[in-house]
Amino acid sequence: TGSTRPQRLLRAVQKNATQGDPQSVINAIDHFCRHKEWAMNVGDEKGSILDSVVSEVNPSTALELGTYCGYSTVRIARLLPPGSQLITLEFNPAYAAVAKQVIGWAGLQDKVQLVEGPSGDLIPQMKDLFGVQSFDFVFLDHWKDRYLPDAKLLEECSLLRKGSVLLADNVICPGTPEYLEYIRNSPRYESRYFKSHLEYTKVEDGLEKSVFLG
Ligand SMILES: O=C(NC/C=C/[C@H]1O[C@@H](n2ccc(=O)cc2)[C@H](O)[C@@H]1O)c1cc([N+](=O)[O-])cc(O)c1O
Ligand SMILES: [Mg+2]
Repeated sequence: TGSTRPQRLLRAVQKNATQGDPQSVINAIDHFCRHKEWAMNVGDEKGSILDSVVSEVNPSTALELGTYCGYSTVRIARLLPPGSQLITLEFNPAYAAVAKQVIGWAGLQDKVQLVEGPSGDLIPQMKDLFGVQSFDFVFLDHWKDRYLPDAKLLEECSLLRKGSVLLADNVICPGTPEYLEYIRNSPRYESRYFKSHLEYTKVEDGLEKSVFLG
């Protein structure tokens, strides 16, 4: 029984990145995925867009749906102001185990709460589990057919406030048509598409940024 791709990605981080240096962790993963094995991280090109939106929002409370190996978790957490928290939801225990170590290697464990389980069950528990009133920023990068139900669930649980920003990965590839249709036509959101490319490829993809209007 050999290693898994996430385990090989983690080994590349431990070999090539400096502990406590988030940028070196990001660079190590991007190098591994570009030159060794592709993996479904948001990547460097879309990652720069993610960085600019996170910096603009400067969130006190942030939520990530879909941790995977923790690449975007590190990208987001490294930009958070002191005292702020990123909660990241991961369904697969093996992925969560790798992500925990990647986040730890970057030295960002104090800013991140990694929670294992399905988003549909966990989102309604955010207030009770973490005393969250609302999220300033949400990054959607999990199962593409969960983007829409989870956006609606965030609304229903009053976890969004006027000005909360949703940023969705992969709205072109693999695509999230139902989510796009809803969010672009809802009077409760102001949306904008950031054209880019699927991580580590020349295929078109992009991020949809949607501001909740309350
Ligand atoms: O399929 C994609 N992403 C699905 C991600 C799913 C992740 O979200 C977690 N989760 C966490 C909580 C849940 O409730 C459910 C799943 C899963 O355990 C997994 O870690 C994808 C695919 C491509 N692609 O090119 O094919 C490119 C991308 O950038 C992608 O994001
Ligand atoms: Mg993605």
